[in-house]
Amino acid sequence: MTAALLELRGLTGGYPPVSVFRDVNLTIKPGEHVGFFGPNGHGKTTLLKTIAGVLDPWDGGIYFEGNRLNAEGAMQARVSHNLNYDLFRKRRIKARDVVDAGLIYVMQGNLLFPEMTVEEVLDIAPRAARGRPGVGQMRRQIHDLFPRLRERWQSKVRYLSGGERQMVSIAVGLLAMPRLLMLDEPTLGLSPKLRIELSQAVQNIRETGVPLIIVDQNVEFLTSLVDRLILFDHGTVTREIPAENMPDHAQLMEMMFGGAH
Ligand SMILES: Nc1ncnc2c1ncn2[C@@H]1O[C@H](COP(=O)(O)OP(=O)(O)OP(=O)(O)O)[C@@H](O)[C@H]1O
Repeated sequence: MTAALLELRGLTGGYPPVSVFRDVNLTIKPGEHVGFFGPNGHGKTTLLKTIAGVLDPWDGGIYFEGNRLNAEGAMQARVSHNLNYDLFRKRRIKARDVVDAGLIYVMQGNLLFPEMTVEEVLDIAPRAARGRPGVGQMRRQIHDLFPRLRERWQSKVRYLSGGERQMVSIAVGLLAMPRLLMLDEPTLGLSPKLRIELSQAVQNIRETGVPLIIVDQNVEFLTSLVDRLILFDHGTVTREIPAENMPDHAQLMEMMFGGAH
């Protein structure tokens, strides 16, 4: 049996005191590309942020390449709503440990410094990898993975289109030398033309063998890039669909919402 790349066991989390996802069990195998699809606001981003160590998990385990990333046991209940509990509570997972393990999360939206050029952003990005092997080669590969960025190399981020910024964000994630790359809504706000271009770039990344988790609302984009689709609804995994049964948009809407769409 192949060891899991990522395994979630009974993972529960949210924004205290509101739980957003509950008892999530999921295994991702090495080399797998997995997509998450579900209605807005049902907890996909919160789940990814928790796996990435941005948010503390409440209960359950996150295992990456066999190592547990979060502390054992359940989070203690909040003592008082009047306290800033985060000041006193020991973190149950550290984002730095997650990045060091090679689990890299590219957040939703544009978090890049607007006054830096593409070249400057991609020059400082490899520092996150802290000397991990292959980073020099990856830096050179960025040109081939994102041909469009070649033309924008000396442009400041503030002058880039949404799709180009998304490509820079993903390139930054790649320069952290991921052993698993998580992309959160990469097509958000993109025109159909840019979506196709981004899809090609992600396809190029896929071919380099980097395992992917992609959360996206665009069914065509998602299903063309993943080996398995996970439907996520009301904070739980409701269904897992293998590549050979990949649904189109209408079929997926039917599965998720029945006739009510
Ligand atoms: N910082 C926050 N503090 C409190 N609640 C939050 C915070 N961020 C999100 N939420 C709530 O958590 C729930 C899940 O949101 P989340 O962003 O994880 O959903 P999602 O499935 O990723 O949706 P979308 O596709 O719109 O990003 C929502 O009800 C949202 O309002």
